[in-house]
Amino acid sequence: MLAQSQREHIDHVLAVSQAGEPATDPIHRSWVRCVNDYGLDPSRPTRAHIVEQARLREHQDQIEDFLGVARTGMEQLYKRMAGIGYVLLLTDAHGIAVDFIGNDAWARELKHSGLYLGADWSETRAGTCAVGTCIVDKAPITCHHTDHFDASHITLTCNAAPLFDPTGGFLGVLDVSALTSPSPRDSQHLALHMVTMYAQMVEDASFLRYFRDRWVLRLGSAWSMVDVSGEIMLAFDADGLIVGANSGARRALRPLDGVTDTLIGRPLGEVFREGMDAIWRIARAGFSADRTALSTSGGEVYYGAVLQPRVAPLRPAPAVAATPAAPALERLAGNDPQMQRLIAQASRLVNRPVNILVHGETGTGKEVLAKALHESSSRATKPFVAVNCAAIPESLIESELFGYTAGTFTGGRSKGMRGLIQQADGGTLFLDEIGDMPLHLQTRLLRVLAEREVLPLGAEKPVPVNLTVVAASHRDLRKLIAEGSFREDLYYRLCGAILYLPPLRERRDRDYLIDRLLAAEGAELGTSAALDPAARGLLLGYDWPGNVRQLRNVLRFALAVCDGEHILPQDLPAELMASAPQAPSRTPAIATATAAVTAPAAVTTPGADPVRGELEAALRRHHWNITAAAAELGVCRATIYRQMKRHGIVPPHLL
Ligand SMILES: Nc1ncnc2c1ncn2[C@@H]1O[C@H](COP(=O)(O)OP(=O)(O)OP(=O)(O)O)[C@@H](O)[C@H]1O
Repeated sequence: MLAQSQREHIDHVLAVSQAGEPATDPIHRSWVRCVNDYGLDPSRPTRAHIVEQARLREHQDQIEDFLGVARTGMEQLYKRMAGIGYVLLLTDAHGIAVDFIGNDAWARELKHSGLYLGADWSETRAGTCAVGTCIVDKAPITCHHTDHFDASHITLTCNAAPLFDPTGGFLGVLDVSALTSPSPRDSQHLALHMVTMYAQMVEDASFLRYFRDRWVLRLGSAWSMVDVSGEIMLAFDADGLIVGANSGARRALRPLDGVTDTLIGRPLGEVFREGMDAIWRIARAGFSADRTALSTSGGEVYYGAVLQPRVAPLRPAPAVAATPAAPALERLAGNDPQMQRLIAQASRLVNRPVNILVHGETGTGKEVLAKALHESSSRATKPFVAVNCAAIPESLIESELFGYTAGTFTGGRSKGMRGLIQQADGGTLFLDEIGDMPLHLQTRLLRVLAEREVLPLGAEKPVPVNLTVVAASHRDLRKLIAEGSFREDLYYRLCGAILYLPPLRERRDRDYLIDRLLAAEGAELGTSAALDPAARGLLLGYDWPGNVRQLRNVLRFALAVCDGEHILPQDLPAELMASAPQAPSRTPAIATATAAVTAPAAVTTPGADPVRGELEAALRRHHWNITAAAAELGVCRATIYRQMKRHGIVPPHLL
């Protein structure tokens, strides 16, 4: 027996769908489809259809890799929505609910209404509904009360957002629904926003996992937010070709040229005016350390951060077993007493079953040292897995590190995933920024170190692992222990040995490092240039707050702006020269060099020259985006570069 409200709804649906006018509203368009294309009859309400267990399993199997990732996001979303009466559905591309989180207390009502595992919410079967219509339109949608086609659903409110796989294929729908809700449609505004946001998060988590062995450029319009929410993500290979683009990237960066609508396979450097060099510079500068802005041909400006491939490529096995004079370690330094001591210590630790803690200021080469330890060891052919604890979102770090087992998610459907700890089995796990690891995970990590076994999420039995852990921090872990944010017992487990990397300003092998890095950068840029003695003097006399990383950036910049044969003092950042007169003459060589470089053009006093002032102001206004500054000043980019060089102006990210 139909209620009055249902009868009125049926009349309204019939009137709209038979009006013969083209419907613009997505809900009305769907009503027309239901009647005309699928032959559904609104006057015959149909109960929700739940598919059989065996069929449900088939649907789950199709996307089982995705279910685990999605589940993590669903659980977080549920925590936020459960209190206000919502349940969550994850459907596949056919509209079958392959995962579900709801309140067991209402299980009967939920099942009856189709808000349940196995429900079929395809438009062809259920009529207009959030899931089914979202599948057709591939866009977020609210289907509130009488928006539903079928009169048996008009008490429900549902909000759905589409999910795409890492290569852009349509995967399914994330949906939040409630059995009852206030009548104004506006009441669903926040729910729609939440489900859209979490769909994006789930997609992005799946993207990062899928492309874990690739470089990933994350872009956002706010520099300070890029680390936590890169709206746009592009995965690329070592040749700079795009291999993956998330939904944000597909929306924002297309069409590129009107010829092709796909980003995949295109050189990443072509997408941004600044080219590939700028992106490698961001990658080298480390996570969010670089403020280089990237601009598209459409004039959009973004800030970027580059995630490195998580698993370093395997190196060929060394021809001879590691010896105390391990070459990879030896190459780290020249004739510096502190570094020589460190290398001797490190060589003794190679192949010893101790965990190592590396301390050093940012950019001193902590990861480089960890890799060298690995490559010098008998584990060199096994994986070296680097994890930046500060870079992985807290919500993902547990499953990323520890993995999860088959059956953890959705009634045992997932195949499970080996976490990074297991992936490092037999090799080295490098835990960078260990001071940023959440406390509860420190406890779990302690168990791994103490028992040499890992317990994946959902597992009953731990899995044995054999690995060496090298942890690093530029923060004072003892201070963190005193503040209560770092476990003392974990600290002692990690520091089987502590290696202190000296800051570059204290190293006496700067000469050696300059030559090595110049050769390496030159090889990468396909160029070579000799370092003028005066320029070398400036490099030797500088304080290097950014350590080896900064030195590397400065050399790269110099190689790019020099005449191709010689690097002269004026090819170096102004700051190096500005510091020269005050720099104490550490060695006679530096004093000579300093005296030799009163290069007038390059040592101009900031502000004294109106051209320099105008140029610098324009660059600052455009956050050091050369293209934008060139456009404002009405000159070409090459002119800007020439003027910067002439006036010794260097972007802050290269300092
Ligand atoms: N001994 C070295 N030889 C050549 N390059 C080095 C050396 N040490 C550091 N580098 C370079 O300096 C940069 C920073 O190195 P690395 O990332 O290891 O430093 P870090 O101290 O771990 O940095 P962070 O504090 O950001 O974690 C990299 O580009 C690396 O290649």
